[in-house]
Amino acid sequence: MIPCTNCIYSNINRPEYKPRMKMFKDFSKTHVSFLTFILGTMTGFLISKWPEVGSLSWRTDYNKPDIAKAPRSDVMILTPWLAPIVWEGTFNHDILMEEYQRNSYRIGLIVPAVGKYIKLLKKFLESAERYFMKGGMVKYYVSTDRPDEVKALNLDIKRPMKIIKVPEYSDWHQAVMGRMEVIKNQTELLFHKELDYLACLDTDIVMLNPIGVEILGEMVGALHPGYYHSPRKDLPYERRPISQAFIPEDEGDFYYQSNFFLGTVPRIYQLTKACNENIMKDRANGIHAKVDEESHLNKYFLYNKPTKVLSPEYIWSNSLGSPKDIKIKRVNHGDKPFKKDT
Ligand SMILES: CC(=O)N[C@H]1[C@@H](OP(=O)(O)OP(=O)(O)OC[C@H]2O[C@@H](n3ccc(=O)[nH]c3=O)[C@H](O)[C@@H]2O)O[C@H](CO)[C@H](O)[C@@H]1O
Ligand SMILES: [Mn+2]
Repeated sequence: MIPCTNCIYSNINRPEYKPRMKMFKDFSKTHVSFLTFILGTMTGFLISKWPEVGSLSWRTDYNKPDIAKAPRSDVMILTPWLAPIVWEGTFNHDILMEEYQRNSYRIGLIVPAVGKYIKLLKKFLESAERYFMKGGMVKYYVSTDRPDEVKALNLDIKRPMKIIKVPEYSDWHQAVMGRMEVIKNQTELLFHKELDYLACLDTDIVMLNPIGVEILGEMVGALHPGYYHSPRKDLPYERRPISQAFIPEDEGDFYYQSNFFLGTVPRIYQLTKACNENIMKDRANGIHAKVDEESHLNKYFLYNKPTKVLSPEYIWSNSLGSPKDIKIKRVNHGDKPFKKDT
């Protein structure tokens, strides 16, 4: 073969270059893939350990907030006592998540499943597994009179769950009122050791969309979807002065629903202790508040204002249709395959 003197690649056929070429050939096959693997792993590790880099993608997409432009103009997003009202379109989940991850908060989700309500538990927990606090440290607590039935549900959940044994209640009213006492007792016994935040929800909730760290706050209540546009006179507060849940005619900010409230463990302890004491006083006086524990919760929130308020998106019921201001239905609440015995 006549070597091409002008061609710089012609040397590669010369014998003295062969070993180097072989080495390069071997290098390209095994070492390159090994190096790629190492580099990939190191990059992944750096991204996970260095939030500034990990969050670059959302940071570059993130538009500076405009002080002259409210995120929503169709709904109130701040209470008169300056607590945010959480609606779709008012928050940036990534910013909030960064704050959450810095502090590694532990979040408990407690749900009562007494009697036939156990039938709702599988759907509730499996939807929570999918949508509640994705990426968060969550532990479930189920208060039930029938632990064995709960264990037999074959739940498809990976997060830890603790069963709290409660007594069988005489009727629906005692069961819904009883939750305040159960939460108060467990907060003293358990939650103060295990958790930073505790969320208390109904079992007849099925989550349909993400419910994330935007809901976290010192003490958080949710606007009842049936009354968020109602004038004060139509709100079903307890108006009889004889009850501990009494609210005078000319008072009341919002009407909160008792199927979704949360807060830090000490604040939830104070709330459930106060509500339970008032329920007991009413009971001693032969009074049952108009809307059970919900009346007591509303009384508590009137004089101990929530530090954050959830829009009705978080407790929506499909039966209420699709009004314009509900941009996302995060849950469907209230569907039961049985009749409520009230
Ligand atoms: C849509 C609607 O009208 N909602 C009202 C209704 O809620 P709900 O109809 O949503 O009440 P509910 O039947 O879901 O009961 C509340 C929760 O208590 C638990 N539970 C109740 C009974 C029982 O035997 N076992 C058991 O585990 C269970 O977690 C249940 O989800 O009544 C509440 C009284 O607190 C409030 O007035 C709500 O605003
Ligand atoms: Mn309910």
